[in-house]
Amino acid sequence: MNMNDVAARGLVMLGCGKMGSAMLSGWLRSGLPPSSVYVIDPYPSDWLKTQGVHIGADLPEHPAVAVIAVKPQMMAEALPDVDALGDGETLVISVAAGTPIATFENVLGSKTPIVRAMPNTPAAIGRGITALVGNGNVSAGAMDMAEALLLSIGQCVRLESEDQMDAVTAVSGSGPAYVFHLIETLAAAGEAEGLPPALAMDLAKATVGGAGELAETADDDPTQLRINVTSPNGTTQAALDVLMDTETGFPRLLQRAVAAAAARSRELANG
Ligand SMILES: NC(=O)C1=CN([C@@H]2O[C@H](COP(=O)(O)OP(=O)(O)OC[C@H]3O[C@@H](n4cnc5c(N)ncnc54)[C@H](O)[C@@H]3O)[C@@H](O)[C@H]2O)C=CC1
Ligand SMILES: O=C(O)[C@@H]1CCC=N1
Repeated sequence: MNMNDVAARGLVMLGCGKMGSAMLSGWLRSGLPPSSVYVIDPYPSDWLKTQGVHIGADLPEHPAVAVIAVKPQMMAEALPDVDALGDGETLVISVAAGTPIATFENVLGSKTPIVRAMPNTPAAIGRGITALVGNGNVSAGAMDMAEALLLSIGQCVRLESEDQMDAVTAVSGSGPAYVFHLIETLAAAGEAEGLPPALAMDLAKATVGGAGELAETADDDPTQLRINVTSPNGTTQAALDVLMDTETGFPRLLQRAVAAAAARSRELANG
C-alpha cells in the first residue's frame, strides 16, 4: 500500500475536530486529493466545509485507511459507524488518547489491522511528532503507509510496546499545552515587571519559539544550551535558583503534571 492507494481507494475520517483537522490540513497540503477523503462528523467545522472533502457521504467499499479522531468518551457511540471497515482490507489508525487497540479489535474484529498513534497539534504546521504502534495484523507495508501519512505532518517514532503510549501521550500529545501555558505565564510575569501586555507576549512567544528551534537544531544538548545562557552570578542564575528548586521548581511540578496526564490516559482506557 502506498500514498497512491490512499488517493485511489479513499481515506475515511471518523471525527474531524481540532486534531483531525490538524492532520487533514497536512495531508491535503502534501497532495492527498480532497475527493479521496470521506469525513463522518455530525458537527463539521466551517474550515472542513470549504475543503472539498466528502462530509457525511456514503463510504467507499474498501477504503485504504480509516482515521479515528473522536474523543475517547465518544468512542463506544461512534465506532459502530465504521464497523463495516473491519474486514481486514482497511488500515485503521486511531489517535484517541487512552483507548487501547483491544477496544477497536472488539468492535471491528480481531483480523483488523489497527495502528494506535499519538500525534500533537503542531501537526497543523507540519511540526508535529507522532508515536505509533500496531497490532499483529499490521503488515510491514501497512506500517510504512501509516508512517508515511504521519510523516507528512511532522516527525514519527515507532514504539516498542503499546504500554508506552500513556507516557507518550503525557509528554508529547499533551505537551504543546504545557508550552503554551509557559508562554502565557512568561508573558504575565513580564507584565508584572511593568511591560505592556502585547510586548510581553511578543517576547514570550519569540523566546519559546526560538529556544525550541535551537534545542532541536543545535549540536549542544538542552543542558549545555541552558548553561550557555547562564552567566555565573547573573540574571539567569537568579531565575534558575527559583525554577530548579527541588521542592517547588519545575522538575517536581512537571513530574507531577506528566504523571497526572499519564494516569488520566490510563483511566480513559475505559472510555
Ligand atoms: N487535541 C489534541 O491536541 C490531541 C487530541 N488527540 C485525540 O484526538 C481525538 C480528538 O480530539 P480533538 O480533535 O481534540 O477533539 P474535538 O472535540 O476537537 O474533535 C472531535 C470531533 O469528533 C466529532 N464527533 C463527535 N461525535 C461523533 C460521532 N458520533 N461520530 C463522528 N464524529 C463525532 C466532533 O463533532 C468533533 O469534530 C481524541 O481522541 C483525542 O484524545 C490526540 C492527540 C492530540
Ligand atoms: O487532552 C487530551 O485528552 C488529548 C490527548 C492529548 C492531547 N489532547
